[in-house]
Amino acid sequence: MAHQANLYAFSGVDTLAPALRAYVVACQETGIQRHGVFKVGVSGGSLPKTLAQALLAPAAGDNDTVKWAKWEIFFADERAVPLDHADSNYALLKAELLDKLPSGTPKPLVHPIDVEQLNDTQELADQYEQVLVRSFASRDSVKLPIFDLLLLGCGPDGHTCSLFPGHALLRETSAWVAPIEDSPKPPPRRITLTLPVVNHAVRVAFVATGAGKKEIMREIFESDKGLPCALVNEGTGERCSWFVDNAAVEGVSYPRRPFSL
Ligand SMILES: O=C1O[C@H](COP(=O)(O)O)[C@@H](O)[C@H](O)[C@H]1O
Repeated sequence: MAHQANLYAFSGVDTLAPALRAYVVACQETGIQRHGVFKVGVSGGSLPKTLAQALLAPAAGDNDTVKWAKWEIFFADERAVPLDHADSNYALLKAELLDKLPSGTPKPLVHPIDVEQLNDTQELADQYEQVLVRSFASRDSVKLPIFDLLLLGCGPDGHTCSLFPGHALLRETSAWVAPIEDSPKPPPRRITLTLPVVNHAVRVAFVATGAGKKEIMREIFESDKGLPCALVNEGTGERCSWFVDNAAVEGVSYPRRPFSL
């Protein structure tokens, strides 16, 4: 099973969360050693709640510290709405995680979208790409940004970020961040990291929980339909890890691995 995505299945979110935390902290340490900071991209949807359960728990020891002051947080995708809108991935992360950091915790550097550009999704995407250019050095010198970790969700149709099954955006090879005006899941207007950027990350972790995901998990791991999540599995191989509960992979024959770092 060399060079294939790791599938880690847990009895429930209570057992998944400590493993996810250990994995994120290990990625954090690698990032800090490489360049002094931890550059992480996060999704919206169900991910922030599980992530909060993992990261807001008390540290289990010195090697288990979340070093928030070293974190640079980007959005793997974002909806073209104000930052306090119910559909905003930023608002969701803020409500679930950022606002719950204990007082006195050094703040991570968070990169929301530029809401001045909400009327023009191409400009919104271009501006966000410039945020990446500034953070990851110039586009001229860096072919693709290298995130230390991307924390992604998996939609019930197999989409991830705002990369949807069968959409032309899956063939984007040039842009780092792209607009989408016809998302099949509301709201329709969004921006998203592109597939080459996702597949270029040092590590990618999917989090998928609940029985509502089991049909699509079977298709991602057992069929050849080119679903966006499967394309990330193919593009990242063993750099990709899935943190799921048993309900999400009931009936999926792909082998689970015991979790270890
Ligand atoms: O629309 C979106 O959906 C996906 C999946 O969400 P989930 O609730 O099924 O986990 C999410 O990863 C993405 O960021 C979001 O914009």
